[in-house]
Parts: sequence; structure tokens; C-alpha cells
Amino acid sequence: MAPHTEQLTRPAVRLRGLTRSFDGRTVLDGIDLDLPVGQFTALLGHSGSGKSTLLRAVAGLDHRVSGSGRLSAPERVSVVFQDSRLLPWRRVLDNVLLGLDGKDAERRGRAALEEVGLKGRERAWPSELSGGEAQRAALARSLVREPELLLADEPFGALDALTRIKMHNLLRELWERHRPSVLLVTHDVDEAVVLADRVLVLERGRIGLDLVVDREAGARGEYRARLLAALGVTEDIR
Ligand SMILES: Nc1ncnc2c1ncn2[C@@H]1O[C@H](COP(=O)(O)OP(=O)(O)OP(=O)(O)O)[C@@H](O)[C@H]1O
Repeated sequence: MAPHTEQLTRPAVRLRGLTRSFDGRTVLDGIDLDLPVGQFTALLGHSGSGKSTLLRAVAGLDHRVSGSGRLSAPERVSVVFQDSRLLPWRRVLDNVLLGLDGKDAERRGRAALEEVGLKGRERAWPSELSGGEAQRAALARSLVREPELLLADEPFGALDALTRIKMHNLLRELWERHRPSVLLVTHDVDEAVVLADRVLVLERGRIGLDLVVDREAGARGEYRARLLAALGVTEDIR
């Protein structure tokens, strides 16, 4: 393959035989996975199935964990967690700018805050923000770094239902505008189907289901049913 073509088709993330174990217990059992550049992927699985372990491996945050396999990921990676992880002693804009330098940084930070709907809150302290606002600030902090890959570990897990819906819209909008590759860990089947173009189910250390979601087809109910079945959940509401 010509180098140029290879560059165009190279996935953002490539895992080959990725294995991770804790105290002799295998959590990831030889995962092979490619995430194409710019794809929005959700990762579902039961509690304890290894979703965060996989995300941390891709983020390069698992130095002391035993494992093997090959992994490649882009250079610019941002991670968003369930809690915003804003530093309480720094104002919102300073949190967004943390570790950034260059004379353009402040302008970019302000623009990122405006993009997530926090214009005017630059000088607020994190303690003055609601949970949803804090997650918006965390998204701004990720965005301003112009990540090639955005890793999100249950970023909306602690929010109320209405705020979650707003944040879903925001995340999807931001993704459409910036097109990073996204890997979103969630336990919420509906969130996965609403947001992602591809949904993976982690099961016994492997990718048990790999579902491409056709967002135009309007078949959310069908995707939902397939994912719930893969998770071994039946709905029985009479
Ligand atoms: N640092 C660690 N030390 C020991 N065991 C760990 C460690 N990190 C994860 N584990 C174990 O690995 C398994 C997978 O954990 P992980 O957090 O990846 O699951 P998860 O699918 O993200 O779960 P949840 O949805 O509950 O967050 C669990 O049994 C957990 O106890």
C-alpha cells in the first residue's frame, strides 16, 4: 500500500491481543479491535466486565497493570471521567488552560468554554458550578487540547436525567464539529444508541458484539433490543 493511502486508512486505535489481568484474574482476554479515525464508538458491558480497564489501557494510564498485546493510539488523547476532576483551587478558565502554553491559549480556552455554554463563567470556582456545568467545563478542558481521540468513562453517569439529555446533545454536537475519534464507556444502552455510530459489548474479556448503528434508519428500538439481549437482560414490564 502506498504510504499516503496507508495513512488515510490507518485506524485511530488498534488493539491486538490486548490482555490485562489483576491478581492472576484475566479481565481483558486478547482483544483485537480497530477504531477508525473520527468514529464515535460506545463500549457497553456489565459492571466489572473491564470497560474502564480497556479505556485506561488505551489512555496509557495503566502502567502497573500486568498484561500483554499491542496497542497503538494517537498522540493527542483527552480523557473525561464521571467526575469533572476540576482543581477546586483554580477558577474555571484556569482549569481549562491547565498545562497549556502559548499566547493563543487563553483565547482558545475562552472559545472552548463558549462552545460548551459556559461563556461568562470563566472566573467561577468549580464549587460554584452544578454537576452538569462541571462536566461542561471538563469537556472544554478536553476540547481545547484538540484531541485526536476523546476517551470518556461514564461522563454523564452522575447527572440527572434531563441534564444527561442536554449533555448528550452537546457531546454529539461537539463531535460533529471537531470529529475526534471517540470511545465512550457507558453502562447505559440508550445512551450508547443515541450517541454512537458503533456499539461494542464487552463480555468475558472479549468484544462479544460489535454493532454498527445506522443513525438514519430509525431502528433504535431494534438496536436496543439486540444490545440488551447481548447483555443478557430481558425487559418484562407489564
Ligand atoms: N487496579 C485494580 N486492581 C485490582 N483489580 C482491578 C483494578 N482495576 C480493575 N480491577 C478489576 O477488574 C475488573 C474490571 O474492572 P473495570 O473497572 O474495568 O470494570 P467496568 O466494566 O469498568 O466496571 P463498572 O461498570 O462497574 O465501572 C473488576 O473486577 C475490578 O475489580
